[in-house]
Amino acid sequence: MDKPGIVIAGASGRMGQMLARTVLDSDQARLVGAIERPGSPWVGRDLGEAMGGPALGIVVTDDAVEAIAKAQALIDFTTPAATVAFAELTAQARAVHVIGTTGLQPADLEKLKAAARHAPIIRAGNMSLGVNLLVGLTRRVAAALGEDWDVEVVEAHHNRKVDAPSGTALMLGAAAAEGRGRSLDELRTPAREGITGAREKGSIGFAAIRGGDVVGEHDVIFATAGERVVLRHVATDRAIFARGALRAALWGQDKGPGEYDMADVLGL
Ligand SMILES: NC(=O)c1ccc[n+]([C@@H]2O[C@H](COP(=O)([O-])OP(=O)(O)OC[C@H]3O[C@@H](n4cnc5c(N)ncnc54)[C@H](O)[C@@H]3O)[C@@H](O)[C@H]2O)c1
Ligand SMILES: O=C(O)C1=N[C@H](C(=O)O)CCC1
Repeated sequence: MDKPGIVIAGASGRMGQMLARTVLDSDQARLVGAIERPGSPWVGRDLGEAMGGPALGIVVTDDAVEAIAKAQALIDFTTPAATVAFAELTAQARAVHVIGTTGLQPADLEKLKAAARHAPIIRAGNMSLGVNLLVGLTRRVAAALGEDWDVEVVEAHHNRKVDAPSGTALMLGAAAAEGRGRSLDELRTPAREGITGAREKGSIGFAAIRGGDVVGEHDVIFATAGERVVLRHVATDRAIFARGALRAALWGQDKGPGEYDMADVLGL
C-alpha cells in the first residue's frame, strides 16, 4: 500500500514548519501539501524555499479544499476558527484530521463532534509521549491522595502563545478531577486576582507564565500540610509534538469515523 499523503495546515507557523520537516524525514508518509491562511506571505511560494532550504515542489496554498483532496490526513496546528473550518473539509473528504490546536471553546468542540461522524478526528492538547504518560500518573496520584491535597497546575510557555491555561494544563487538570471522580468543570477555580478569599477545598487551580522562548513546562502540584508532591514535564524541543502528530496520522489510517485522543494512539 502507498504511504499516506499528509497535508500540513499552518505551514509557516512554529509547529507547521516542525511538522513539515518531520513528515519529510519520515519513511512512512509523504508530504503532499501545505496550507496557509489567505494573505500569508507564504502562499504561492515553494514550501522548501520558504523554510530557507531547497525547493520541494510543494507550493503553499490557501485553497484547503484542493489540498485536502490530495491527502489521506491533515495535520492541523492552527487556530480554533481555522480548525473548525478544516474539520468540515476533512469530513467531506473522509480524511483523518489530526488536531493539535488549543484554545477550542465548547461550541467549537460541538462542531468537531459533528464532523467526527464522517471521518476520524484525533485531537490532543499535547501530542508528546511524556505528557500523555503524565496525564495517567496525575489521575492515579489524585485518586490516591484525595481532597486533603490541594491541586494546582502551573504552566510556562513562550511569549507568542495566545491561549491560557495551556491545552496541556487543561488535560492535566481534567485528569486530576477524573481521579477524584469529578469533572474539571465542577472543580476548576477561575484565574485568581485581588481579594480572592481562601482556597476552596477540593478545587483545582491554574497559573500561567509567559516569557521568551519556553517550549512548554507543566507542574502538577499536590500540596497538603507538611508536604508536597510535584509531577513535572519539561519540553525542550517542538519535535516531540510533531512526532506524536505524525504517529497519530498514521494510526488513524485504518480507523472509522469518531473522536480519538493520544491515549488511544499510544495505547495508554
Ligand atoms: N497539541 C500539541 O501538542 C501542541 C504543541 C504545540 C502547539 N500547539 C498548538 O498549536 C497551535 C499553533 O501553535 P504555533 O506555536 O505553531 O502557532 P503559530 O502562530 O506559530 O502558527 C499557527 C499558524 O496557523 C496559521 N493559520 C491561521 N489561520 C489559518 C487558516 N485559516 N488556514 C491555514 N493556516 C492558518 C497561521 O498563519 C500560522 O502560521 C496553538 O493552538 C498551540 O497551542 C499544540
Ligand atoms: O507552544 C504552544 O502553544 C504549546 N501549546 C500546547 C498547549 O497549549 O499545551 C502544547 C505545548 C506547546
